[in-house]
Amino acid sequence: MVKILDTTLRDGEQTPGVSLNPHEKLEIAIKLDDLGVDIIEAGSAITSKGEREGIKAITSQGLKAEICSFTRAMTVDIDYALECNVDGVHLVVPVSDIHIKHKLRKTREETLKCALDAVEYAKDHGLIVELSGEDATRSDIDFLIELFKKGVEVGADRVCVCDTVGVLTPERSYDLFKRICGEISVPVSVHCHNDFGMATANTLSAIRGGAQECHLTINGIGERAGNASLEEVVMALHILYNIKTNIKTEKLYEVSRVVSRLMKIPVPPNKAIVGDNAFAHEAGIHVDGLIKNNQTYEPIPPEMVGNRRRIILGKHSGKAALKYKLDLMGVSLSKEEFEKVYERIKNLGDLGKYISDVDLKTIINEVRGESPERKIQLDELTVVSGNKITPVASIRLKFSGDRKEEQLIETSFGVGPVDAAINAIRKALSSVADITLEEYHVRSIGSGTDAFVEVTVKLRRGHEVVEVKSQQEDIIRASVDAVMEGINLLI
Ligand SMILES: CC(=O)SCCNC(=O)CCNC(=O)[C@H](O)C(C)(C)COP(=O)(O)OP(=O)(O)OC[C@H]1O[C@@H](n2cnc3c(N)ncnc32)[C@H](O)[C@@H]1OP(=O)(O)O
Ligand SMILES: CC(=O)C(=O)O
Repeated sequence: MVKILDTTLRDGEQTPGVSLNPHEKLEIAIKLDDLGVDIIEAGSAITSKGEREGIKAITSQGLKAEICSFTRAMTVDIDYALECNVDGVHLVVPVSDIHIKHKLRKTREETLKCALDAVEYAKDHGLIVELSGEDATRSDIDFLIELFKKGVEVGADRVCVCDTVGVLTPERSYDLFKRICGEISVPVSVHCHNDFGMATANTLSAIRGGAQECHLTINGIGERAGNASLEEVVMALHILYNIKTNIKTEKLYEVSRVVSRLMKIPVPPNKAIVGDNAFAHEAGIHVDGLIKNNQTYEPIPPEMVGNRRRIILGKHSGKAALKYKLDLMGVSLSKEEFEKVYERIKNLGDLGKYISDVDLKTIINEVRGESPERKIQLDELTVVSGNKITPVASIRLKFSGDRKEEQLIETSFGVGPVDAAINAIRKALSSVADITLEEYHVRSIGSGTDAFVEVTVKLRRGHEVVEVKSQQEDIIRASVDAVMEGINLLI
């Protein structure tokens, strides 16, 4: 069993430009606890008043996980951590000569004394202490081991080797941890950064070398290129190494999305385990294999990590994929229609287009000569903006078909006229469908104030995503038309 210290709320939040408010910190901490992490590094209490409010909110929640704060080897940091009622501290001491000489401007002896005084102080105040060597992988290993041994003598409960600038290799990681774990009597943990893209591999090698705990972040976020990613390390441990953790793996996708939303850091589509492409397949040969047996191209069942399989149609699709999608949609086509739809998919694919399920419905309608039904239409739009008024929009939406007597009228403010108009549509539709606007991009086509603008929106309803473009001279109309088009495709 390997323990997980999750540092999404500390090292993860150190991602440049990211700052969580106390409510957001708490929301993530509750998700992490539910996920099953053993220790939550909730932040650095010294950082700010808001940070302390967030940590206090977490410690007052009665979570199962141990809650700790990052501290330097300084009593002032430990006092702030105590004020937040944490269970323990992640007490970090620079150990490489580069850091000791240039950053601390101390000697090794002075640094050692600082570290031991701080450990004693934290222990005297009843805290669990994890003593970390910062930049340990560029340090003199004999000095690192001396500091750890003396730290344990004065009460450190665990020690941690930090690969602060991500320079370990899997081979060095294994050897280093084999040696340290052989000499230290308390659990040793590993904290890896991803500067060379090897944080996951180095963490796994450290565990093979004897590390009993690892520091990880959701989605691998963190300083510079990030930290070792929790979902990658955990799944590799469970599936490839047969080593257990307390993580409930089926919750990984959901937690990944909560962190992404609150930290405003998109998850790259190709991110292992939790990316939207992690279980997506377009190539015809792959899809044919998958339909025959999922194991042909999936090393992990997607439901095991809360993700899902996506069969994508595009340039590389074969007929087995199209038949599979049509069966799922309950659509039956004549042989001739099938060939036409397949040809359209290949042609659109050649133009670089990704064909979503809603695009497929549109193609089928076109091939059959049926006009697509627009279920909701914009009837009226009024937007007011100026230098002495908060931008405000009112809209009237009308339904078609059996609901044609119904209409939705809504008003909303926004930071600008486009925002106000989109907010009004969102408000109006909140009772109809749970649709979120994931991306909004605007581009000018030509120059001058009368140039066309192209608005691209990405909308999501559950797992279904549509991307729609609209071009007009009027940016508000272009934005509203794109959103309305997307909504009609999704409902
Ligand atoms: C590898 C890591 O991720 S380390 C964690 C990084 N996290 C953070 O920095 C948390 C957010 N930081 C902050 O809010 C601020 O930096 C604070 C409040 C901690 C300190 O702010 P300031 O007092 O203005 O100091 P500043 O940030 O400019 O410099 C850091 C000081 O801490 C010292 N220091 C750095 N690490 C340590 C350590 N582990 N133990 C003791 N002292 C340390 C530096 O030598 C420097 O001291 P100096 O001012 O005497 O030269
Ligand atoms: C402590 C820490 O975050 C590091 O050394 O990377």
